[in-house]
Amino acid sequence: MEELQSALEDGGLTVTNLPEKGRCLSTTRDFYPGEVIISHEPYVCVPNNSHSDSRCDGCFTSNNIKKCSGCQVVWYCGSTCQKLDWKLHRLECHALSRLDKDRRKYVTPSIRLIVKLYLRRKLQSEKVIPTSATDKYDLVEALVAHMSDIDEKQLVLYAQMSNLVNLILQWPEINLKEIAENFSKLACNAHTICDSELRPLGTGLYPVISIINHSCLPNAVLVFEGRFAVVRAVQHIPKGGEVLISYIETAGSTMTRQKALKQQYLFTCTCPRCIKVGQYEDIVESAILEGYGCKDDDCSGFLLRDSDDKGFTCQQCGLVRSKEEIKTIASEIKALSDESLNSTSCRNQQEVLSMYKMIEKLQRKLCHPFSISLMQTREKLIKILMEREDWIQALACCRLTIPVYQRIYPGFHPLLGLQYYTCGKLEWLLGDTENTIKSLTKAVDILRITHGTSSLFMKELLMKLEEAHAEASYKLSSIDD
Ligand SMILES: C[S@@+](CC[C@H](N)C(=O)[O-])C[C@H]1O[C@@H](n2cnc3c(N)ncnc32)[C@H](O)[C@@H]1O
Repeated sequence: MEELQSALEDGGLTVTNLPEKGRCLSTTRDFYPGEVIISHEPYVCVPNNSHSDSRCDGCFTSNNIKKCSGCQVVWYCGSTCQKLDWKLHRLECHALSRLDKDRRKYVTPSIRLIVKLYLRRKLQSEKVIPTSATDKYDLVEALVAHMSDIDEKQLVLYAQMSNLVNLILQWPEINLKEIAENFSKLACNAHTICDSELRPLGTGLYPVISIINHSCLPNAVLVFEGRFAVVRAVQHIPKGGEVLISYIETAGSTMTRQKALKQQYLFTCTCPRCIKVGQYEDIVESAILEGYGCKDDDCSGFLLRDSDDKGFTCQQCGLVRSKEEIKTIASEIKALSDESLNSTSCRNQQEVLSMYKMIEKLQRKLCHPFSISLMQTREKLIKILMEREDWIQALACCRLTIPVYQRIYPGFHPLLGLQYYTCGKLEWLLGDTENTIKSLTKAVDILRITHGTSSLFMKELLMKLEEAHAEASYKLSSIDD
């Protein structure tokens, strides 16, 4: 702990303890929006490989990858990534190769993460790979596991997974209970590694970054440059303040967020948003985000349940919607959503598009214009429309999501920045230079804070904005001529 404290000291950070939260990462100086608070390589990480999607174990690319000829489980994009990983993979490869082919199918990313954790500990203890104050197994030991709060079903699952780890490693002295505990530690401490556009690529354990607690109104954001984790301030964090990131999707009512946090991280959040639970302001917010809209298309009121429980009344115009009407539309949406989930792989794109358009139409009828489910359907529509190169409809849909994003992701939130970026790209494709500049400028204003400016992704965004400015000047000079 002392070693860690002195390693953090120079970076203006310290670890403190709070009875209700456990360890906290706090600042010993001011941090300002966009400033890097802390960055780390993972102690261990794995790509989220599946039958349909495989990535290189080193850099997580899916381009030109080949399966390791030894274990036939792990993929690499070339000799550079393979060599960098070799000291550890040599042991993993040997262990995986002993498994029969049928069992190798059960080697999920979580199983590999635990196997790699033990192999890394072994290599560090044998001094085959170096150890530093911020990169040692002691930090993994210090992570919370919440074993006493886990339900029986989950414990059985962890026990089964531990048996498989045992079968892979075949270490006589291994402790099955400790493996199960490590699975539990992964569940509440590991981070999903995403690309710059926040698409999930893999999972990593970053024991120092895992000291950072959660808030639904965070002052910092965690992004990844490849597998390198970077935490940046998104608000001014004064000296002595606690660094807080969000563990979950913050779009959602307090009840939804609390449920997600309790389920995976086993705590009840008391952040400034969560303490409002049950207050009128919070009830209104949840009615808007997850409730119903007014029957009158021209009214943007939100609905609250009547005291006699027969229907819902618009709080703006007083119109009542019956429970039956709501139930009928909601079940139509559910039937269509189930169908779309079950059939995306066997239906053609046109059919899937029509299905999502129907869902969107019904949700417009049922939900508040700021509804999260309506926004999520529009997200799916944008993706399909972009795949079909229908830029006009994709842009129309994207513009409809912007006010919702602004509301649910206030301040410097990467998702709002990325949505402006999508809008800007579509406007550029449609030759609308003026709006491209407006959207890309908004994207840059947010993303330079959350992502910094040095990544390839940001360089490309800045270049696009420059290109749009050049195009606008050219157009202007042509008019002058
Ligand atoms: C990734 S760890 C964070 C570091 C942790 N406090 C520790 O002592 O190691 C996640 C765990 O921290 C605790 N935690 C995180 N944020 C919290 C919060 N806002 N309120 C209470 N507990 C929190 C919960 O026990 C959660 O499962």
